[in-house]
Amino acid sequence: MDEEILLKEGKMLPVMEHFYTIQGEGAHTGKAAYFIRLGGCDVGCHWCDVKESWDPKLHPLLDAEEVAIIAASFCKTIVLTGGEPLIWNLEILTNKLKELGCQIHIETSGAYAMSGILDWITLSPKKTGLPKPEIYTKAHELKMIIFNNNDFQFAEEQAAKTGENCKLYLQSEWSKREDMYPKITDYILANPQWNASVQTHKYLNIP
Ligand SMILES: C[S@@+](CC[C@H](N)C(=O)[O-])C[C@H]1O[C@@H](n2cnc3c(N)ncnc32)[C@H](O)[C@@H]1O
Ligand SMILES: Nc1nc2[nH]cc(C(=O)O)c2c(=O)[nH]1
Ligand code: SF4
Ligand SMILES: [Mg+2]
Repeated sequence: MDEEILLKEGKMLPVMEHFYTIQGEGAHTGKAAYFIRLGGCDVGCHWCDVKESWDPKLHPLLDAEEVAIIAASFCKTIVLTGGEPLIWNLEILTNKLKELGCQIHIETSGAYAMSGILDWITLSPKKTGLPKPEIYTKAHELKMIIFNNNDFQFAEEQAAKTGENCKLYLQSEWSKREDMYPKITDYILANPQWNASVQTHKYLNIP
C-alpha cells in the first residue's frame, strides 16, 4: 500500500521521537509518562520549542501498533504530542494503547479534527490556528502560553469557550519566564480560577 493510504488510515505515523520521562507541565506535572512526539505542524508559533518537528517528511514513518507496544512496555500513561498530533489519524495507535491498558493524554493546539480515544485532553490554543469548535468542551485542561501582556486577554477569551470542569493554566513562554511569571502570579492571585503551569522538565534537565 502506498504511504498516503497508510497515513490516512493511521497504520503508519511520522514519529519524531518517543521517550520515557516525567510530565513537566499542567495538571499531571510530576507523573511518569511515555511521550510519543509526532512530526508535522503548520500552526507556526514563532516561539515554538520544538520547531524541528514541523516538517513531517523529516521523521520516519513507524508502524502505529509497534510504537504502542513499545510505549506500553514502559508505562501505562502515554502522552501524545508533536508537532500537532491531531493532524494524523490516531485511531489505530490509540486503539492499541487502550488494548494494552493505557491512559492516553494528548497535547494539542486543537487546530485539527479530533481522532482516536483520548482520556486527557490538554488544549493549548494559538491565535495563528484557532481550535476547532468541538474540542473546547472536551478539553480537561486549557494551557495558555503567555508571551506578552495581550495574551491574558486571549486566555480569557479561550477559557470562556471551555466546559465548567476544565482546569485553567497559564504558562509563560520559556524565554519570557523572568518577565512573565511575576505577571502571571499577580494575575492568578486576582483571578484564582487560573493556575500556574511551569515547564518543570526544563529545570530538571530531562526530556
Ligand atoms: C510543542 S507543543 C506540541 C503540541 C501542540 N502542537 C500544542 O501546541 O499544544 C507542547 C506544549 O508546549 C507548549 N510550548 C511550546 N513552545 C513553548 C515555549 N517556548 N514556552 C512554553 N511553552 C511552549 C505548547 O503551547 C504546548 O502546550
Ligand atoms: N517532560 C516533558 N513534559 C512535557 N509536557 C508537554 C510536553 C510537550 O512537548 O508536549 C513535554 C515535554 O516535551 N517534556
Ligand atoms: S502548535 Fe504546538 S508544535 Fe505547532 S508551532 Fe505551536 S507550539 Fe509548536
Ligand atoms: Mg515540550
